[in-house]
Amino acid sequence: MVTLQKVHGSENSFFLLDETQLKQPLTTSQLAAFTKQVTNRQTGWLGGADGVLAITDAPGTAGKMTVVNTDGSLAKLCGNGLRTVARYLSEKTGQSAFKVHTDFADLAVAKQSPLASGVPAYSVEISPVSFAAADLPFANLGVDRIVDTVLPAIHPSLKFTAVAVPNPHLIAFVSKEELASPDLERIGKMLNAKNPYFPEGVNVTFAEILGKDTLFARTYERGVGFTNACGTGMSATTLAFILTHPQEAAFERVNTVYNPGGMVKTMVHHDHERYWIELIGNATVTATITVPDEALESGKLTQATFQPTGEQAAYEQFIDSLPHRDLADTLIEGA
Ligand SMILES: N[C@@H](CCC[C@H](N)C(=O)O)C(=O)O
Repeated sequence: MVTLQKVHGSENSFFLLDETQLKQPLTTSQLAAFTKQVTNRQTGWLGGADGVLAITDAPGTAGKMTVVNTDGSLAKLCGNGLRTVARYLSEKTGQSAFKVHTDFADLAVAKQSPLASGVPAYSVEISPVSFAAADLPFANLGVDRIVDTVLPAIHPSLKFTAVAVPNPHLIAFVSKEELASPDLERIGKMLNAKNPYFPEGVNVTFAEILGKDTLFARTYERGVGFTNACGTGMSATTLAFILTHPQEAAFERVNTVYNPGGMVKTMVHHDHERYWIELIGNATVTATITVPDEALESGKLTQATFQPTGEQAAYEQFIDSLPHRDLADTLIEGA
């Protein structure tokens, strides 16, 4: 039998599969097929999810994280997911600070004080960061770097910043009205279908500046669609906030980023030529799932059994106490 978890960070939800339990890891196509099946919002497990986080062994680190979007595509990183992987590996290995291997870097993670009673929290490193067109990648926009730039091909007046952390993000600071307008979905769908600008797709975030060091962010994700929160998106947005609004944000200062699924803290570090972002937030396990090993390979996933953990009640109590819930409630996606 294999045991999986249903987890979330700011209600950005995933199934976490520790492949070290299997005789051999799933192939990339088996993992994509498994992900499409279990994350489906109508027919998947427990109301589906925003992706799958697969863990395998990686020498010199506590493990490797692979992120699979609901459409079966692989993501370069997932910030909310990494916090839940950090919690899983911390509980598995007994360590409270260690590194997790990803395809682009070994990332530092650490256990933090709970956000509230029953709401465990972890910090994760988001890096490497690049503004280079080739790293996002983008083309045919008439610029080789996008920082606070109007892109008429995408929107007539919004100013965008594009940054890879290392997954690609396109960010605009907007009004409350614009945050809830159809523009985010229109731009997200356009840039994640076949298009000449972001040929590999891009995560698109609209953020409202609520005050000094404080944002509300909403993301349309590459390979998924709207999610309740995107950890790398909120990290990239904080960096864009500092670069474009230096009177309201700064390096080495804690930011609060509210989102439809809750809240995270971010801090952007700038040492020498390198930016990296610290993302701190909840790592919640809502259920465990048990399934025969062979069902994962054969796709006969109806044989799974589910056991709720009871953690979600504490999380909901925590977010009910947060400010800006009226706005969040209008933007929530299925979790
Ligand atoms: N939700 C994630 C990002 C997941 C990957 C993204 N959809 C992509 O393909 O880049 C996060 O919390 O960072």
